[in-house]
Amino acid sequence: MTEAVPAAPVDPAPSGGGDRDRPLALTMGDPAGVGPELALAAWHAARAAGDAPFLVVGAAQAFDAVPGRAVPIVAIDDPAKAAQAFATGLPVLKAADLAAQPVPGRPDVANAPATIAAIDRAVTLARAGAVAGLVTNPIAKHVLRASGFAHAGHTDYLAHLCGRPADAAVMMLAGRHLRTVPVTVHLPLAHVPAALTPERLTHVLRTTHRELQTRFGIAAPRLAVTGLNPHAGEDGMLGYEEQRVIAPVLDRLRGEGLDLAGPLPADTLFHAEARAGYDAAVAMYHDQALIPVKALDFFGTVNVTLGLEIVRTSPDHGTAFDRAGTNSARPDSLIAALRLARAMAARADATPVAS
Ligand SMILES: NC(=O)c1ccc[n+]([C@@H]2O[C@H](COP(=O)([O-])OP(=O)(O)OC[C@H]3O[C@@H](n4cnc5c(N)ncnc54)[C@H](O)[C@@H]3O)[C@@H](O)[C@H]2O)c1
Ligand SMILES: N[C@H](C(=O)O)[C@H](O)COP(=O)(O)O
Repeated sequence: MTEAVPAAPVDPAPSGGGDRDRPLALTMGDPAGVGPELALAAWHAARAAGDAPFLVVGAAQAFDAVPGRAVPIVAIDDPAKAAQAFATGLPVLKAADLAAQPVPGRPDVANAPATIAAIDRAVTLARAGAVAGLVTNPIAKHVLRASGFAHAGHTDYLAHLCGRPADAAVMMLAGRHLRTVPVTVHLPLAHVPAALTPERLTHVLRTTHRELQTRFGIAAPRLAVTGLNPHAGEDGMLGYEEQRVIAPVLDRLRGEGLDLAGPLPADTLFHAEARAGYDAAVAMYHDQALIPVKALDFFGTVNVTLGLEIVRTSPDHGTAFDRAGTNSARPDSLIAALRLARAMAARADATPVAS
């Protein structure tokens, strides 16, 4: 298959630069997923490219089951020791021990508390300014849910840990050819129309506009906004959310100076020529936003959390249990996530605030 032509290259600022003194914190993720083997691959890549160091927050046991592991795991007790440790191996700062030995591809609910503890610790470090930002390895939402975890995913959990309402955080998927932002995220499709409120849409649009400026360095962001229904409602023939919710919000925010196009039919918004006309597409539900960006660039896309004081990125893929333990998963998206987090942290506005 031919790779899509980049209509408007949206590569983030180059990696490195600024703030190399503080490492990034990479959470362990689900220890039965591809996170541990990808962390080791990312260590090799960072060493080869001269990228700034990172440390893993989690349990060293997560690496026991990675086949053919040649990289030493270096236990550290302070993020300040990560840079020196990175020269000889992968630094790991313990959050909590695993309750069960990890088996690649077979997630164990018993290890959910350690997976969550890694996120908790990394956020504490980021909020205190001890690390430059946070990169999260994938978690399996249903595994955490089975342990009693009440949150839908990292995005809303990070808001909670930052003392903000769950919906303060906004998800962006940033690929090399496209950035998209879903207004509603992890909820059944049948619940989307009710969740699509003027307040939610307003928050997502304002946050996206502001953080394209502050975190991505785009002075005058152009946003394209989809409709919810086929053909953006076709003048009410195929649905009313465009007329009742989306268009009035866009009109109001245009009055605040936001550059907004829409509501636009989603099916014609993602080809190369259309993408040249905007910096991010704001879409109404999860798959409307995530399918185009992952289809165009599954291995280069990064999940970014907007709306919080900390920098957080993540690969765009999940735990890939079907490949865990085979070393066949590509580390590209994790490497891109580390580089984008570094670039975002280097921007003055992204400086973490003390908790
Ligand atoms: N950031 C996150 O924590 C995050 C993101 C997405 C999904 N998830 C979770 O992951 C679990 C599995 O989700 P899924 O199966 O829908 O998506 P997935 O991304 O884990 O896997 C989808 C397909 O892509 C392949 N794939 C994934 N990553 C790859 C890589 N790096 N290299 C090569 N191939 C790769 C897998 O082998 C699989 O065939 C779910 O529980 C979901 O909640 C977590
Ligand atoms: N919908 C996201 C994706 O597919 O990339 C994902 O599930 C991650 O969600 P959190 O970042 O909230 O864990």
